Amino acid sequence: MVAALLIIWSGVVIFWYWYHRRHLVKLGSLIPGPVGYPLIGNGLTFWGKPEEVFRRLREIFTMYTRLVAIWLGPKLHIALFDANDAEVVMRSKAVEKAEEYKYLKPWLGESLLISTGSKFRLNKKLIMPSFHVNNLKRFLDVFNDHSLVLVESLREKVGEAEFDIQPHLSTCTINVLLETVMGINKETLGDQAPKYSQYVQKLARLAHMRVYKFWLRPDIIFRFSKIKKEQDKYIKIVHGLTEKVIKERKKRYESRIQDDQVDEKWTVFMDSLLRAKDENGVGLTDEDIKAEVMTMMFAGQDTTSTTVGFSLSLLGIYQDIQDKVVEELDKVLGNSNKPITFEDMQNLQYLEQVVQETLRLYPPVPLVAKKPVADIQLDNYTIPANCTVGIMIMGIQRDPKQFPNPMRFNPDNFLPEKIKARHPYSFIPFSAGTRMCVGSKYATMLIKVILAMILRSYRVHATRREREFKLAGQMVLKRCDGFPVSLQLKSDTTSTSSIS
Ligand code: HEM
Repeated sequence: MVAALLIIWSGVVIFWYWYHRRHLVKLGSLIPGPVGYPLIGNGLTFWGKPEEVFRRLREIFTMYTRLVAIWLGPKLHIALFDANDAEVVMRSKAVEKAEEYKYLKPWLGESLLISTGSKFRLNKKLIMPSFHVNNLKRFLDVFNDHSLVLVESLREKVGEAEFDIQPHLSTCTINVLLETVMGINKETLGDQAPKYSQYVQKLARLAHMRVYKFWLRPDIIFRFSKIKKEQDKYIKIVHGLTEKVIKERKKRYESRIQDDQVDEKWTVFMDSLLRAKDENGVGLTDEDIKAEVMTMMFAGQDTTSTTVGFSLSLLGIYQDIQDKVVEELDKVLGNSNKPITFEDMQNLQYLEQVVQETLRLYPPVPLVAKKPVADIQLDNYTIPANCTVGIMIMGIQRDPKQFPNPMRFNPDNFLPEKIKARHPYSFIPFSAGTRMCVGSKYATMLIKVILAMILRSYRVHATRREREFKLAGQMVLKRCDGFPVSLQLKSDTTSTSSIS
């Protein structure tokens, strides 16, 4: 009797499962993609080290130029490589953030990056003013100061063989973020700063692992895994530190309100968040502020430092392009060591093109993931509701239809007339639409200041060509081989060139 009931119950569950998925399976099977195995689908593709997974995925992606369906166990993922299709999906009202973002929740809470619906809309409205350009201008002093420290720290490397510049860049960006987001400087945090940065990177790696080790996706399995234990350990440290800073900052903020001393100049992101109120006087809770602060620390760190790393590697290879950057720097900044002003930034147009071209070829966020809540019609295909759609930023930005000779590093791709002639979704390193990166201006300014400060002092060389870059796509696109460069003092290069 029990056996019969079990069989019937199993039959009902299987029927229910098949019935609810039949639409998704049918539409998914009409989209081209590699053949998978029963139960695991194309899961084996995701087996191994991140750089191997990335290489395998890139091999698959080169075979399907417009879109490809990949099954990770029972879950359908559709990768899009076409700017038109990306626009249709990203502008659709029937699209939410993909479910995979929820794996970041224990760490980042209900922050902008993860939340949806009214929570997202309210928080975005309260947070956006902090990223206004007038606010960002005030951060230029911090950008300059930390870039100068970076330039000094690199002095000992001058004349040496190639070294990995990434740790130096990471220290610089984490210190800038700690100061501009939380208002704490290196002295306050002591040796905790590099550790904080390491914990953030570890948490990002663990969350990413849970995405592609698909068997860890169900909470019931994840709860007992080693990854969960490790995650809890780092979350405790990062949350603890952030909570402590919020408490102190809030106390200071409230006492300044009492003394009527809250002036605009004093603002770091955390202060803007403490101050933010909607028209009914409702502000962000401490939990909201913690979530947003941790998100900025995560979203801003590796993205900016790897962009600087890729730019330096490329300029190290293409000396003629470096010459043009240096020429512009000399013209705009002269021979002085003065800090870079907002006006200077506006005049460093070629440097901006170099940054954009770097972001095109090596976008730090190589894809963003969406979940359609209803079917979305592309011209020949239908994207079924409830799958995960990957907008493949890196693939889209290397599309030869949009960028002739797409693998060539060519900052002239960003001359105004070239930009005008292209599809608006052909260059989307900061995503697009309502979920576009709030930190794009901040990031561009910071990257430009760091690059300008380095290139004002040093000539950069790099021997490893692009085909030798060992790319790995975790949460952020990385080079497993680091960013090896060698440096020569600019004064030495001037005398060398005048001798020759
Ligand atoms: C080169 C540097 C950066 C790049 C390429 C970049 C790229 C992106 C991308 C592609 C997204 C969309 C993510 C998604 O939908 O999954 C995003 C979102 C976000 N980024 Fe950035 N980012 C950068 C720097 C920063 C910085 C410096 C900050 C803050 C200080 C920041 C804060 C955020 C936040 C809060 C979101 C969520 C926005 C929302 O959903 O409304 N980012 N970023």
